[in-house]
Amino acid sequence: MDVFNHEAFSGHEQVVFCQDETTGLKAIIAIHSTALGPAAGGCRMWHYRDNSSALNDALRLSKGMSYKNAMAGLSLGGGKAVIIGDAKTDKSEELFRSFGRFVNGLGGQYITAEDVGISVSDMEVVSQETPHVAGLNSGLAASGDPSPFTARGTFNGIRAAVKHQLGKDSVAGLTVAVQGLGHVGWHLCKELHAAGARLIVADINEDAVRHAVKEFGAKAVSCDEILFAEADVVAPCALGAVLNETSIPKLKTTIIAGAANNQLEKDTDGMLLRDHKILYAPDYVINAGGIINVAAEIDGKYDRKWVDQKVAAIYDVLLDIFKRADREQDATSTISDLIAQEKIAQALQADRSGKTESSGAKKDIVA
Ligand SMILES: NC(=O)c1ccc[n+]([C@@H]2O[C@H](COP(=O)([O-])OP(=O)(O)OC[C@H]3O[C@@H](n4cnc5c(N)ncnc54)[C@H](O)[C@@H]3O)[C@@H](O)[C@H]2O)c1
Repeated sequence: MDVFNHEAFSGHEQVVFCQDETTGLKAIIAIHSTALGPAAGGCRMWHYRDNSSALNDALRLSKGMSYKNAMAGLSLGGGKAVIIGDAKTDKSEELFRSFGRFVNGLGGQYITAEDVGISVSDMEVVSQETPHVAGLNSGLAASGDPSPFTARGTFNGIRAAVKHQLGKDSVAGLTVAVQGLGHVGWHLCKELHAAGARLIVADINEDAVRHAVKEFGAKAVSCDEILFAEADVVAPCALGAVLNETSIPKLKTTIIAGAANNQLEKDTDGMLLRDHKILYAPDYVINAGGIINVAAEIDGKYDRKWVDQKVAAIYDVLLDIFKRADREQDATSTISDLIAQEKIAQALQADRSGKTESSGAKKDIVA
């Protein structure tokens, strides 16, 4: 495994390989960038095929966090941790305490939280060893479940896409197809229904579908049909890689705007969407509501008003991306990457030329 020549290593500041033979901990902490502030991103526990897959996941996800945090206007960099192991059988208090000591050893350069396979209670254990943890249920600034904030941001993003693509100020009377009625999808349906949108829904969980039909008058379709529904907007809120060479030509909508992470199977799928005249709201921009809420917790003085303003700003950030993509005839996903890279590069330059008091400025997370 050649880390320095690994294609996903590009731009990373630091990668920490953590091993504790006593507790069985094997983890990788990838810090992509601290230019904008301490690297924040969740910790995932997964039974990886091999160590190389674990490294690849950590590197890809940490870069994604840098871009997401930059676009949300947070004073946070990007990082991610992966614990190699089976979340069903390999968890122990000692293992998470050991992970907490590694996080603590980074002196606040990396702030961890829950991700796939990790629960709030696991993070409560980690927090016994380090203060550099977010997403807790208790404590002075605990921010609780981020999903309603992710859903609100996604709703704002849908409004921006509707404004840009259809010239409408409201979703009232429009049809939105929501794929996945989990934590985010459900709250999103609630917002859309309250705003007068008609809903088409699908989920592998039949109870959730029945509930949405009853609660929101939604039309239920099969999981195979939802992406290709006749709808003004399709909102993927379940799986990644749903947009690819096979699915894109079959889409009947002109707007894709949903919360799922990593919706594009390949980077080139962004341009394929543009070629098909489909407006795509880049996933890490539209789904930033949750990290915005977590950022308020990291700051140590949870301020709901600040959170609401930042989540509302997702509307304007997306409109700017859509307009620049049209001007430059490029994919919205590419434009978003470019803006994030510009923000990170500017912060790095300011840091190097001594324009920021690095440690002090980085502590002011919600500046
Ligand atoms: N929770 C957050 O705050 C947050 C923040 C940013 C991004 N996201 C992303 O948003 C997406 C949804 O997150 P969540 O927290 O709601 O997850 P969740 O697990 O609560 O919900 C996912 C839902 O998708 C359904 N599903 C799975 N496969 C499906 C399929 N083939 N067709 C239709 N439905 C299917 C599941 O049954 C479940 O109800 C994920 O991609 C997640 O990474 C979530």
